[in-house]
Amino acid sequence: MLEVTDLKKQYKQTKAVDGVNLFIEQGEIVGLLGPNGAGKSTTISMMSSLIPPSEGDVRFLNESVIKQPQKLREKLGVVPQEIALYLNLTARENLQFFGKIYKMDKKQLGAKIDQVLEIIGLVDKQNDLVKTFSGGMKRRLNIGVALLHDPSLVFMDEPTVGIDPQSRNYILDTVKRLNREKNMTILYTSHYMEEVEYLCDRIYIMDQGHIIASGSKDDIKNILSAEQTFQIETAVVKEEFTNLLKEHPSVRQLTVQEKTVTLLVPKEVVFFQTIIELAEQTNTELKSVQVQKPSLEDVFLHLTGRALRD
Ligand SMILES: Nc1ncnc2c1ncn2[C@@H]1O[C@H](COP(=O)(O)OP(=O)(O)OP(=O)(O)O)[C@@H](O)[C@H]1O
Repeated sequence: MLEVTDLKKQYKQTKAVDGVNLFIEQGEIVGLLGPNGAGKSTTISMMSSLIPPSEGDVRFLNESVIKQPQKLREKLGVVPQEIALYLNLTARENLQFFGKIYKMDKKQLGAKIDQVLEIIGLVDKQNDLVKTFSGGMKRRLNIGVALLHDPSLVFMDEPTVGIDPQSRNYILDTVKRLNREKNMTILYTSHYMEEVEYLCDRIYIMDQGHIIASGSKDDIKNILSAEQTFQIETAVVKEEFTNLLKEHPSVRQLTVQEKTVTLLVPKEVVFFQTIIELAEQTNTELKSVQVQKPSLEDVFLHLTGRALRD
């Protein structure tokens, strides 16, 4: 449906996007995961033909979006990261306003707004001023605006940033529903790996302008299939303890977060006993030691040496 080849964007010294290749098939939910500043929004802006790339191409249904953006624009809905709503209008008035901008037929628009309000769960609040809305309600309305013209492809740029867990779950379920019931194709960007894990069929992981891994969730986690992750919770993390662990030839990676030490160790190594011995040697009080299945966060750490939310 959509294919991106060798896409680049340079802002003076900053290579915001540096050779991105990706594709989206009809009916998929594709995740674009990466920390702040990875280049996700810039990629989406170029894919939506909002900004021109420095190099590369975006093809929608086999036509270049850069030369011929019209076909894509008719079929595409974009949920921007920044909330773009009029606070002094009601929810319904906002949808009416954007419907007019899209030049939608007046009669059709009323029925479409009813449908959209249903999808985003704001029927009861449609006549309230947006300035009285919670962050989550504004985000839902922001999504509603992108759905007005019945797009078959939707780009959502971090649609759950800064909202309460209940609204977040509502949005995640709405995304699933749109995909399942309307066969909507969705590109979903996030820096929350658990969202992408929950929603997406295929995932691209982006960092510093590059795609550093891609594939199904299992494909990506298999990058780490040769390793196991230990999570060691201590009363106090002692430097002597972490130093001995770091020096151990089996330890591939070590991170410390508050009282928890996380280690990557080859799968074949029996490491429990070593952890206990090194803790005893350094008088470190262990609260628990757990072996974990790898998460996307672990893959990111493995590929970049940094946590996703640095
Ligand atoms: N208009 C611009 N002018 C100069 N630099 C820019 C511009 N837009 C983005 N950048 C830079 O390009 C890089 C990628 O930014 P981008 O917003 O695409 O990342 P992101 O992954 O979407 O992160 P976030 O989640 O914080 O939006 C960053 O270093 C950013 O500062």
